[in-house]
Amino acid sequence: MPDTFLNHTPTKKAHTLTIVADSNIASLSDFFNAHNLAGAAETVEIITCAGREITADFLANIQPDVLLVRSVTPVNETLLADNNSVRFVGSATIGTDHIDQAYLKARGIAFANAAGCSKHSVAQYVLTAAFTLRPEYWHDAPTLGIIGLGNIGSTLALYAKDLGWQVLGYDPLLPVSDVNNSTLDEVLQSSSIISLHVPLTSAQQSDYPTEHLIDAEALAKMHKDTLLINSARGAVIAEADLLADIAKTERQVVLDVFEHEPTIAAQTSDALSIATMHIAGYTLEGKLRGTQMIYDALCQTLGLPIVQRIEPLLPANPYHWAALKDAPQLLPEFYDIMQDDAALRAVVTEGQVQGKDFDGLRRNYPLRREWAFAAF
Ligand SMILES: NC(=O)C1=CN([C@@H]2O[C@H](COP(=O)(O)OP(=O)(O)OC[C@H]3O[C@@H](n4cnc5c(N)ncnc54)[C@H](O)[C@@H]3O)[C@@H](O)[C@H]2O)C=CC1
Ligand SMILES: O=C(O)C(=O)[C@H](O)COP(=O)(O)O
Repeated sequence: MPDTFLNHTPTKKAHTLTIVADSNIASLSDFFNAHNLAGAAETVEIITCAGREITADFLANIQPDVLLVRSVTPVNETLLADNNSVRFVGSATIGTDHIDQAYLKARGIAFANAAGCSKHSVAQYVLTAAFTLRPEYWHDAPTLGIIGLGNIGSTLALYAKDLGWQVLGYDPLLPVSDVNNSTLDEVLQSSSIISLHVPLTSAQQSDYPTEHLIDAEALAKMHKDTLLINSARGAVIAEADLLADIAKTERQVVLDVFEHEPTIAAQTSDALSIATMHIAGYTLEGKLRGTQMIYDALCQTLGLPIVQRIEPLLPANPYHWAALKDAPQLLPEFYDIMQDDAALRAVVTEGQVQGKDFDGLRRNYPLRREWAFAAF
């Protein structure tokens, strides 16, 4: 166990590993506990709280060695400038736009996220939204445009190919392939469904920034009947431009993520065909894999064996992709996305979804099961 990892201070018991963690991390105590981390320190202390309550003052009081977060905790200089205890940050999420990785690297703080953990969950969310709005797609194969062909986009392409759909894919940071086969304009102009699977990046972060990638100009290139689905990050779409587009075209739009999250204006949710509370990745499998991946990374950092796996934590899974393809009428039993849509619309008060209510829906969300799938 590298001595440099534990931060010994006069007020802290020697050889104590202190962890601050977002209480929304699934099965936290099954992975992060004194037994599993015994080799790291005589005592393992785990303090949990809501992700939005993890502040610089909170950390100053606790002086943790390890910080485990999800997407709602910005980890940056504001959070850590006055902290000298944190040595490892784990985010049980795919997206890392809430993490200043360059700052962590400059501070010598190890970082790990959960790349790909919920790729099938999000792909299945997209298919559910499309089939719920357009069940004809079970027998009339559409052209699916995918913007971003990483873990989720490429997984969605596998499902689409399995369904016999045509895929138009655009990803300027990957080599041309049978799926990465189009320009952005071709995807925008020739797709009957467009699904966004890009990180949220600014012009300072990428040569191909995604912030407001879908703006008035991009929307004008889409046929008015093109279904647009965003389960990436809200700000990939310019929300004001989207509302103007919907008012003009009556486009069907599905949003799981919102530019001003966790607040959502009723004017926005009212304009959408499906609105859900950032839960596309919220399956038991997706969240457990997220926890597993940051646990594995911390064990590697601490030089510990990995002794906890997700398999013992997963009940039998009755949902199989092959069964759904054979009986599409079962879709609402696999995932009734309109229940999530109704739950979100039910908490609109005073002309908006309040942040605390958005967070409450996510904290109490009954995790779906990810549909089992034979290797594609
Ligand atoms: N709604 C939800 O519950 C969830 C949302 N997400 C979001 O989905 C995003 C994508 O997830 P993954 O596919 O796993 O990430 P990934 O990092 O595996 O793939 C992202 C892909 O986007 C591409 N890309 C970057 N800039 C682009 C641009 N301007 N145009 C087209 N492609 C571009 C990259 O080259 C990369 O291949 C995450 O960054 C996260 O923000 C992820 C999980 C759950
Ligand atoms: O993994 C990601 O990226 C996501 O968008 C997750 O769904 C974020 O979930 P929370 O961290 O906001 O619970």
